[in-house]
Amino acid sequence: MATQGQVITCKAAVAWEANKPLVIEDVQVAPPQAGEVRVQILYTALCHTDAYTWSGKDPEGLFPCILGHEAAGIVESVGEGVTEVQPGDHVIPCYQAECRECKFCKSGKTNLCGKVRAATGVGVMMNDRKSRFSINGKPIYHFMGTSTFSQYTVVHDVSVAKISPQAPLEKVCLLGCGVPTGLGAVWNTAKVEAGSIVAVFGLGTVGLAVAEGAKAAGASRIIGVDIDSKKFDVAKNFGVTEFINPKEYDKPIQQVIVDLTDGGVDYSFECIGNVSVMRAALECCHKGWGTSVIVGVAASGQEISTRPFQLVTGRVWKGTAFGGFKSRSQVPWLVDKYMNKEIKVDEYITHSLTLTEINKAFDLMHEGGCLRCVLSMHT
Ligand SMILES: NC(=O)C1=CN([C@@H]2O[C@H](COP(=O)(O)OP(=O)(O)OC[C@H]3O[C@@H](n4cnc5c(N)ncnc54)[C@H](O)[C@@H]3O)[C@@H](O)[C@H]2O)C=CC1
Ligand SMILES: N[C@@H](CCC(=O)N[C@@H](CSC=O)C(=O)NCC(=O)O)C(=O)O
Ligand SMILES: [Zn+2]
Ligand SMILES: [Zn+2]
Repeated sequence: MATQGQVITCKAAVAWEANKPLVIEDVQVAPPQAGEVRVQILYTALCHTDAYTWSGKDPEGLFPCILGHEAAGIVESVGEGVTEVQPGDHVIPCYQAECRECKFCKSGKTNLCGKVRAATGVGVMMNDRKSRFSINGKPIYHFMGTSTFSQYTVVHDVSVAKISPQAPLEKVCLLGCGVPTGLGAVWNTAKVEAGSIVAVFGLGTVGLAVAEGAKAAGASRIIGVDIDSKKFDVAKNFGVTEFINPKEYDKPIQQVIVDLTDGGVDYSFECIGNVSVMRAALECCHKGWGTSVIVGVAASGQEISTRPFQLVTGRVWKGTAFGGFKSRSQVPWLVDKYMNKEIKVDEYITHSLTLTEINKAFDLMHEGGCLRCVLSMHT
């Protein structure tokens, strides 16, 4: 039955309140308006940023909402003026938009895009500043412009990447966030050179993707830092050459790393979201040139600090969003790289569940053995 132009009622996991279990509800999804695309989500993974917003610590967190931002699906219908995708196209929703027209997109200096960010930050669509999701007339907020914990979602046309129809959606859904973020932090933000010494703080999916990117860039040493020693076995498969558990040392971890590396690392990456670790990651960098990239997302109210002397003496502090990748242009390229076996994706998927099991999937995230859990949305 044709659904174009109709309201679709489907299943979605609704976060009614911070920290309360998600509830699978029948949600009404309105048709896409001008410049919008309605997507049937087939697979979505969970990222720690979903857990972060759900926890209530995200200053932009709004409830009730539909979380989720690492997914893949098929275009169901498009609104007026949408030319770059059509029904049937295989797509990855992109929380980092790319309009190619705004000041940010045209700058050539950043992958951030200003076109829809103001609307996505307050859980609505640009066109009428309203939500396309409702339950019996009550609006439910969007999240990150993606809301992939729903069988159908509506996104802005600047927030959707058309990908190869040959790509397995149950795998490439991961290319919507964590894996590109880690790879891009190394390739685009830090621009790690061959022979560099790299430290990665936090060996979850994002940190392991940093290690994978650093290995591909020819790093000579990749030091993995995690408080869970069980992470090292798996981390070796992603390129980590040495492992440090800060709990096993009396000295500050930055001092341990400086001592092990003749003065510090060339590049470090914080992939946890812990502001004390961000400081350690900066301070373990080599005087004169060491660069530290903040990848982790820290809670509302948290602030970073260090002695300015650390920067005066040549260390550089940077951050990255979606690894600096331009989403619509480069996600299809990442999908092709995966298809050509040039980047890993399958190796990050440790669990597969269904939408109805989403609360169990969130529980799994807190277990050391879980990297990414992929939910099948229609079984
Ligand atoms: N900037 C961006 O565009 C993006 C940022 N993120 C953020 O990146 C961070 C990492 O995400 P995931 O890899 O999915 O998380 P994760 O929770 O799977 O990995 C974090 C790792 O850090 C370790 N850890 C925790 N506390 C530690 C400490 N004090 N010292 C050393 N290790 C510690 C944990 O054992 C775990 O292995 C999160 O904050 C997430 O919100 C995620 C995607 C995109
Ligand atoms: N609302 C959050 C923002 C957290 C954040 O920094 N998000 C990252 C992506 S994290 C993905 O898993 C990002 O891309 N930031 C840039 C942006 O424009 O949001 C907060 O305020 O903490
Ligand atoms: Zn994410
Ligand atoms: Zn733009």
